[in-house]
Amino acid sequence: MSVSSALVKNKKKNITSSLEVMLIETLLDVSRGKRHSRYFNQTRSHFLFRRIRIIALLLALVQPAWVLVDYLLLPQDMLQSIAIARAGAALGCIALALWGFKRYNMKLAQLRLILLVVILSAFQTVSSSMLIGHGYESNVAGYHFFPFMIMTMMAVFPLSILEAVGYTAFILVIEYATQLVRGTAGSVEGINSLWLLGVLGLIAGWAAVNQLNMLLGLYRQATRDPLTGLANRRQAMEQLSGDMKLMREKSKPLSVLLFDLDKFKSFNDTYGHAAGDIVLQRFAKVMRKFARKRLDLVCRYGGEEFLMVLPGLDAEQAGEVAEKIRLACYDEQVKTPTGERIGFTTSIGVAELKAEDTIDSLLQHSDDALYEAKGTGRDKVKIAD
Ligand SMILES: Nc1nc2c(ncn2[C@@H]2O[C@H](COP(=O)(O)OP(=O)(O)OP(=O)(O)O)[C@@H](O)[C@H]2O)c(=O)[nH]1
Repeated sequence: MSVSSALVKNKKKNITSSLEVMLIETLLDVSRGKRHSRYFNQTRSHFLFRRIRIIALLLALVQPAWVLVDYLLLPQDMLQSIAIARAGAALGCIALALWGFKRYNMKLAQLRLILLVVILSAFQTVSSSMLIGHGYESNVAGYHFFPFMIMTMMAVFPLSILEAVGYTAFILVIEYATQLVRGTAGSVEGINSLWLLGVLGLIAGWAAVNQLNMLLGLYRQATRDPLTGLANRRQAMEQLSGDMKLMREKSKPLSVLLFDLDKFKSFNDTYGHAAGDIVLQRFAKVMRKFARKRLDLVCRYGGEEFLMVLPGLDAEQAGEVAEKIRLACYDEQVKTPTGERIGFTTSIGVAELKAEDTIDSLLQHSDDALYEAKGTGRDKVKIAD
């Protein structure tokens, strides 16, 4: 094989393997919420909260109109009891829409979704048993369509695969229970309904998982630095503000580390901008290694400056983390595009949140400490007074 065809083959292999990695990563990202950062969870919970609220309000609003439709289609002796059931469902939806407590909490967002499905399923079960109790088929006036509507609703929410499967299974169980009451379980009609609901669950679930994937993609684009993959400055400021509030509420400390790579200008001048970029990426990797998963925030603050937020750590503990990162840089050597192997160092300023601090003053203190580290020879950790 010629050298050029070997190179092409190797390139194709690399592209295929990076596509495979991307695909696996995407699949893992959407399979369950455990992999998501708590900041993304906050965004998704608020998203879920708003959609649940809107759907609950819409459903509450259509109930009076639906009573009119019932009037045209249902037998007279059923109208009052079904209208009462509708009023119950509408009240449940209104209560859910008005419940604005902790909108950024993922567990509560999931509970809200469960409650919405439970309210609608309860109405479906109650109305079906009323109709059957009065000797009517539940498919009169389209009541048979109700579980299909609840299943389709899933497509509106950004859900993980696990959540979508749970949602589908729940609706199928309710449908099966209703069929047991109706006496159609196991019949051709009953199996057909379950099958159609299952297929619809697959399509709506696919749409829900796609929504999650899109939301994740947009979230990452808006909040990450493209070169290093770390949080960008805007995102960091938002998260720092949230963390400061949370730590103050819990009476726990919070510290920040501000990093600046040493002599980076001359590094760029000597080895080129591309080599500088490789160093920035490698340094981001070192920072990530020392960050506590799903707890610490690691951000590219701008240029060759980086920021790390350590909730729950005081200045002394944060200083130890900073020292570990400083030392870890000694073990790192990057290969420049021209083949040279070179190392890098960083200076670090540490500041702990004080009672009177704002974001700006906290960052100013870490910047002062960093300035001192630079002024006293670089490759140092300094803790703000
Ligand atoms: N390669 C690369 N360089 C960058 C990037 N962003 C900022 N820089 C460079 O980082 C350098 C920062 O240099 P200075 O602020 O003068 O500081 P320094 O040379 O690191 O010196 P000290 O901070 O005093 O140790 C500049 O030359 C910028 O061009 C980037 O994304 N990639």
